[in-house]
Amino acid sequence: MKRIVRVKDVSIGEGPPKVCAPMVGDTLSLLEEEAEIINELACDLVEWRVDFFSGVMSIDSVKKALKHIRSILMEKPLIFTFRNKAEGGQCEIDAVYYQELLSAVMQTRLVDLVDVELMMKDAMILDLVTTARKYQVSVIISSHDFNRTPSVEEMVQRMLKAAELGGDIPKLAVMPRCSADVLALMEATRCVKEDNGVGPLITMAMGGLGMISRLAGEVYGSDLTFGAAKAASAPGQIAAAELQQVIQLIHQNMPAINEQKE
Ligand SMILES: O=C1C[C@@](O)(C(=O)O)C[C@@H](O)[C@@H]1O
Repeated sequence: MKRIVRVKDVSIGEGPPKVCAPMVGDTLSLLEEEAEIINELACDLVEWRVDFFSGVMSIDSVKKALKHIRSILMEKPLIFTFRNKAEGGQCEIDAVYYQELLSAVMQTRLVDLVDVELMMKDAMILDLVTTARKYQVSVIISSHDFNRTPSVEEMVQRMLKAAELGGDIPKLAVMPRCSADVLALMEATRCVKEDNGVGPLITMAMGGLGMISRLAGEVYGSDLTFGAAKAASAPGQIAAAELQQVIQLIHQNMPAINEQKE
């Protein structure tokens, strides 16, 4: 049976991969501008990359900004992400503050999904998952490699561990150095989805070489992809509007594969 994660009226894991536009403004006024732009875009979800925000060290400032963002975005599902520097983010915070920040944001009930990094201690991830369940927030458990592509086995293990820890959606982003790396990311995704029955999943090979993975998720098992609105949040992201067109083109031309899967 297909597993689907529903956030507001968006079903992740059903139909074509969903397009998520990241917000990367460092001030409240830039974030408001980005939210207005995103409202007009053909994207399904929005991610607030709070590590770009200058007020990130104050939970009150984060909550205040979140209220503004939510009032502009209204019904678009929102992912809340603090990406640590070690995983490709803008800054580093300690584990205690990381947990406090994510918990406080979930308690506002203004976010639909929260991104938790797999590199955190298992006990903290389990606590955050418990908080998420309490406030009906879905959990993405993510792992990033900005320098290389691990072996297929390691990528599979990371995604399975994310699922075991209670993540609703395991996520993996890696940096390919050759075309075999791109294929390895795709094979690991297919294996977790089809052979292990785990999903929905979000995977991508970053950079120009990996761009095909951001377009062709429906073929190999990735259910969500990131497309830039005002600015990209990672290498290889193309504009959300163009991304949406390619995704729809692929979706419309593979009914036979969709029927086989159902
Ligand atoms: O984890 C991811 C994926 C990403 O790194 C990408 O490659 O599109 C972009 C990030 O904003 C997001 O949190």
